[in-house]
Order: sequence, then structure tokens, then C-alpha cells
Amino acid sequence: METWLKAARDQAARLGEDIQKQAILLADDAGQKGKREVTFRAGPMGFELEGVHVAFVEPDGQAQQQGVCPGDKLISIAGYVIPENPKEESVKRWLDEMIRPGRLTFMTEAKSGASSLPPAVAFPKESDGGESLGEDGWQDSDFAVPADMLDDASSSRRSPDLEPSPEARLRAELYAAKDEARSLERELEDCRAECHELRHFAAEKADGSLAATRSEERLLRLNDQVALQRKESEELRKRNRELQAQLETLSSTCDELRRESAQNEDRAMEAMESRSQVLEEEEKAELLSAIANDDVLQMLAVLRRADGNSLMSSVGSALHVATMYGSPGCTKQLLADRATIDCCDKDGHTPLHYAAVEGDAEVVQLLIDARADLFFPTRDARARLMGGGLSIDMAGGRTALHLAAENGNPEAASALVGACGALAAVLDLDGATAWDVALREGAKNGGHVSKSRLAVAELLHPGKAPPSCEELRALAAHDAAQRKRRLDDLEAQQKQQAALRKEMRGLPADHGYQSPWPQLYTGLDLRQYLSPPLAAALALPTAARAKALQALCAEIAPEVFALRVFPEDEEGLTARLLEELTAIERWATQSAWELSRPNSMNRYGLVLRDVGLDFFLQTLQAQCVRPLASALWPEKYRDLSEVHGFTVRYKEGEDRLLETHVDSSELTLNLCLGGSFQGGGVYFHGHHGSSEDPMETPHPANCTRCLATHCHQPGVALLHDGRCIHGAQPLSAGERTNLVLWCRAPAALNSAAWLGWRGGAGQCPEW
Ligand SMILES: O=C(O)CCC(=O)C(=O)O
Ligand SMILES: [Fe+2]
Repeated sequence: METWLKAARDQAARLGEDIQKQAILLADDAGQKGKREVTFRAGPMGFELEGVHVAFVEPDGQAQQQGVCPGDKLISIAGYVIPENPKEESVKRWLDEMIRPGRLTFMTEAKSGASSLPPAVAFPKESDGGESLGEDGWQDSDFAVPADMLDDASSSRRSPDLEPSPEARLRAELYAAKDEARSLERELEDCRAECHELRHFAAEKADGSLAATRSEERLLRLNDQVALQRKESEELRKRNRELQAQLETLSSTCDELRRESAQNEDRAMEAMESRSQVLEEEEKAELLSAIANDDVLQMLAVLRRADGNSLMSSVGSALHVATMYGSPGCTKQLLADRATIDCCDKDGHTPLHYAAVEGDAEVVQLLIDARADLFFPTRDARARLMGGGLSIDMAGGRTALHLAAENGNPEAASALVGACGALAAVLDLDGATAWDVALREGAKNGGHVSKSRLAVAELLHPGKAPPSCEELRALAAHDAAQRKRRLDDLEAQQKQQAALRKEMRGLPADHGYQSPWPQLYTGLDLRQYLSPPLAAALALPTAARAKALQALCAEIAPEVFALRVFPEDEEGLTARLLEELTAIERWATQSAWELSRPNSMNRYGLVLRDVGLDFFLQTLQAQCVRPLASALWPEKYRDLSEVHGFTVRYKEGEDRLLETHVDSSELTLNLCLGGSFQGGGVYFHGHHGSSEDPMETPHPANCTRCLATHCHQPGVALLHDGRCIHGAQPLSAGERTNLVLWCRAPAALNSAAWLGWRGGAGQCPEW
């Protein structure tokens, strides 16, 4: 069978070759009879088919250039005959698949029909399915025969007596297989492309999901890290808080230690100062006692240990003391030791002046012999006693002779005129000679001129009759009035100069002082520090305000009120103000900045204006004192614009008490700033009107005149009429600082006139 098949195949192959040759010959022959072969290069062919007929020829396309015309019939593609009625897509596909350059065979329609020749080979017919297949699996129409073998192509393409040759069959089989292979290849290609796309897509997906997984993992890791860091930062924060708390404790301990050390330093300084003061005081007392007893050896012993002049600086030199005590032995020794003869003490007195006052003729003579200046004049001076309440004016321009006459010392006067007779004619600043002074001074207190003064007068002008006592008194009063005018002018001038000097000097802040609380000097809203009930009452409209303020004040004695102004608060205004004052005082000591004393009675504390606290002072006066004054005394104080603000401090070693007095004010606000203390209450006797109250000094422990005593508390103030008689009891322990505002109308009476007006002696501090 195989041999048969092989033989059949071989025969078929030979037959096929023959047919092919024959077909080519026939085709060539047919070409000359209306067939046309056109070769197409790559690119558009330039025609469109409808079925197998050319429907449209593109102008200038390949087809037109080669003479293809609409209506031409395509009969073969690359030498393969197109079967009858092929599917249009198949023809198109065959055309597409033709390898270029490729040959197409067209038949001009006019020449088509019977004359058309079959091409050398035929395409297999496009099959619609298997139903029309013949026995051998091929349809008859699958095969074409060369056209010249047919009489009429339209009648049948297949000659009835021509069986499809085995060669044609094989060829057809081959082409069918090729065709299928091609379509399979295309499918494969499509599959491959799809596969590629899918793979790509899958890769992308995989990449995406990998990236997503990685991001997720990273996210988780980051979350873990964040949680860890959060935990760590929470711990750090906690630790930080702990450290902060520790730091705060440490810094407050530090502050306390610093405060303590500053206090200790202050205390140590004070102790040293007071120790050296004690030593000085002891030496001074020893020197004074030696000179008073005219104990020359003892005096020399002390002077060998210490500088006598500096010891005696408060009273003058050692020679001043020796002449004051009338000690000839010591005077002689000091003169022999070349003591300065004409030196002045703080009041402008020389040793000769004192000798003349004391009247020791021997001492006066020693000084005359030592060539003391006999013409050295005194100067106008005002001595203030009793806290400034009492003043004594002393005439300037007086020589030692005037002083000997004034004090009725005939021996001293005799020694002086004996030394220089011209002294008798010298006039003092009142225009009085020593003779005038001897008589007028003697008469001025209402009594008779003493014998000793008369003796001096007689010595100076023998036989000259003195004027009557009344005349002398009038002359003395005239002298005193002149002197007072001179001294008032001098005092006013000195005050003015002192104020100017202060102004020119500037404030501590101009000299490097840095306040811990600068707003205190510039822009403090006082209301936010006031005790809430007071702040609320002050905020009310005028009519309601007076009542509310009255309700907050306790009248502890007539015209003496107590009220809480600031809360008792460690961070509050009073405590901070106290801190500020301490800082200023410390700075002043370190910078040798002179702080003036608050008034002529209190020695410790400071004047607010001097340190730049004017603003605070005015605010307190305007926002607190004025509304309170008009609520408590609606008619009394119309003008309180002149204000003296100062602080006073009491403690052991400084001022411990304040003697009974009236203030140099019409209205006083006395606010306790703080400190820790015992005792030191303020007592009130009653109003200035009672002239029977002698302002007994010292204030008796069991005083029957006291109407009330106020115990100070930080933040609580007293508001009282300045002319109420009052004083501060001794502090028994600790330290107390108060802020005092003296308010009065401008040019109100000065303190002496104050006292004069209440008709008696007593104390009144000056400012
Ligand atoms: O509180 C003080 O120490 C001074 C009392 C006083 O003199 C006053 O209130 O005017
Ligand atoms: Fe007072």
C-alpha cells in the first residue's frame, strides 16, 4: 500500500509538473488574449474590489499607472487562480498576504468569458463547512481547470470528464494546510501578544501588589517606630516635667539661699559695722570721759589708739571737746601737740567759741596765747529739736566775745577784750555788739537781765546805762524776727538746692540700677492688684461708690479708719514692692548712692520720688486715696495734691518706735507692706484740738490718753487725719516696713506752724 501510495505520489508529482508547465504556456498564450499581469510593489495597490471586480482605481496609484481599470476582474494572485465566488474577506486576505513585489492577473471584462484562461494553479475554495464536501473531503468547486480546457467558463469551471488530478488535490491539500498554518500562526501570534500583555499586566499587578505589600510592611514598621518614639517622647516629656519640677525646686531653693546669703551678708556687714561702731563708741566715751575729767594721760592713751579727730567728728575735734568741757590740762596738751586751733565743727564753731560759751577764762587765755582767731564769726544756724517740731535760730556773725556776753561770762569776756579791745565794736548779723547781746539775750525770756550779763555789759562799756527790760525785749524780738527771716530764706534755698541736686543727679535707673519689676515705674494698672472688694467698690458709679467704700472701712478712733487695700499674698503687690525696695537699698549701698531719710523723725526707709517711684505714688493717690477721702470726709479735703510718699522701716538696731507726734499732712495713708514682726502697733490719742495733751515723750506704757491701737497687717492701711496725735509702739521682734503717703493742699502750713496752731509743743516731722 505504501509502495502504491509512493508510486501514486510520484506520478502525481510528475503530472503536476507537466500541468504546471502546460498551464504556464497556456497562461502566456491567454495573456495575449485580454489577460493582463500587473506587478505590485510594496505599499497601497491603488484599487478596491467588489467581489473579484475592480470597483475603484485610485488616481495615480500603482493600479492606474499599470492600466488597471474599474470593471477589471481579478483572476489570479501570485499565479494562483481565484476560485469561483470566493468570500470577499478571503480575497482581501490573500491580497494582503501576497509577498511583494507580487503579481496579479486581471481580465479585462470585455475579453473575459469563454476566452478566460485558468491560471496555472488554483486556490482552494473557501469552505463554509463540511456539508458540501465530497467523498474524498474535497468539493468539486475547489478545483479549477485551465480555462482553455473549458468551452465556457460561465457554464462550468469543471469539465465533466475531468476528475481532479491527484496533483491538484495534493496542491490543494498543501495550500489548505499552508492556509491553516498561516491562520494558526496568526492566532498563535495573537495569543502570544495577548500572553505578552497578560504577562505584562500580571507583572505590573505583581509589582503593584509587591509594592503595596512592601509599603504596608514599611507602614507597619513605621507605625511601630512611631509608637516607640511616641512612648519614648512621652517618657522624655515625663522626665522633662520631673526635671522641670526639680529645677523649680532647686531654683526656689537657690533663690532662698541667695536671699539668705544676701541677708547673712547684710547681717554680717551690719554686725561688723555695729561692732566697729561699738568699739568707736567705747573709745569715744573713754576719750570724752578723759577730757571731761581733764585726765591728760588717759586722753593721750586713747589718742594713741585712735584718731581723736575722727572719733570726735560728730562733735568736732578733741580740742573742741576740751574747750567745751573747760579742761585746761587737755587743752594745753592738745595745743602743745599742734592741734588745729581754728577748725570748725559741723555748726561752724571754733574751739574759742566753745571756750567763750563755757566761760573758762584759763582755757580762753590758752587759746588766745596760742593765737586763735579772735574775730572768727559764727554763722546763722537753725537747730531742730523734737523731730523738727522745735527750732532754735542762732545768729551768725558773732565773735567769741559776743558768745561770752550772750552767756554772761565776764572772765572770758575780759580775757578777750584784754587781748583785743576792738572786739567790742564788732556787729553780728542782727547788727548787735557784744554789749547789746549781753543785755537783749538776758531780757528776751521775760525775766530780768542777770548780774553776770550786766557785769559783761559794764566791762564792755563802763557806765553806759542799759535800756529798759521792755525795750530790750522788743529789740531781742526784732533781732529774732530778722534772724528767722534770714534762716527761713536760707532753709528754702537749701531745700531748693537739695531738690535741684537730686533732680540733676537723676534716678537709680540712670546709674545702672535694674529693677526686677520695671512696670512699677512706668505703667502699672493698680486695680488688678487691689483687694477684690475694694476694686469692686471703686468701680461703682460715684453715688454708690461712697457707700460701698464706707462699708469697707472700720473707724477705730475718731477720724481714723482701717481697711484692707491689697490682699495678703506672697505674689501680691505689697510683697513685690517690698522686694523692690530691698533691691534698691542694696543697690544704693553697693553703689554708694545716698538715699535721703524719709522724714525728720524716721531715719530708715526712703523717699519714693527719689528712687523714681513717683508714678506709683501718684496712681495710689489718684485711684485709692482720693476716692476714699471723698467717701469718708465728703467736705473736708478739697485739695490733697501735694504728696510726700515714703517708706518707714522698724527693726532692732534701727528705729524701733516712733514717738508721739502729728504728721506734716492733712490726710495720711499708712499701708503695711509686710515683714514678719511683733509689736509696733500705732496708737491714737485723739484730735489735735486738745491742747492739754502734752505729747508726753517717751510715750508711757500705760497711757490713759490712747483711744485705740492698730496692729499692722500686710496689705491693711490706716487712713487718718494727719493732725490726730499718734505714734508707733516699739517693735518687740522682727522687722516692719510701711508705705506712708502724706497728702495736703499745696503750701499748707509747715510742721512748726502746725504745732503752733494746735497751740503747743510736740513733735512733727519735716519733709
Ligand atoms: O506705722 C508707723 O510706724 C507710722 C505711724 C504713723 O506715724 C502714721 O500712720 O502717720
Ligand atoms: Fe504719723
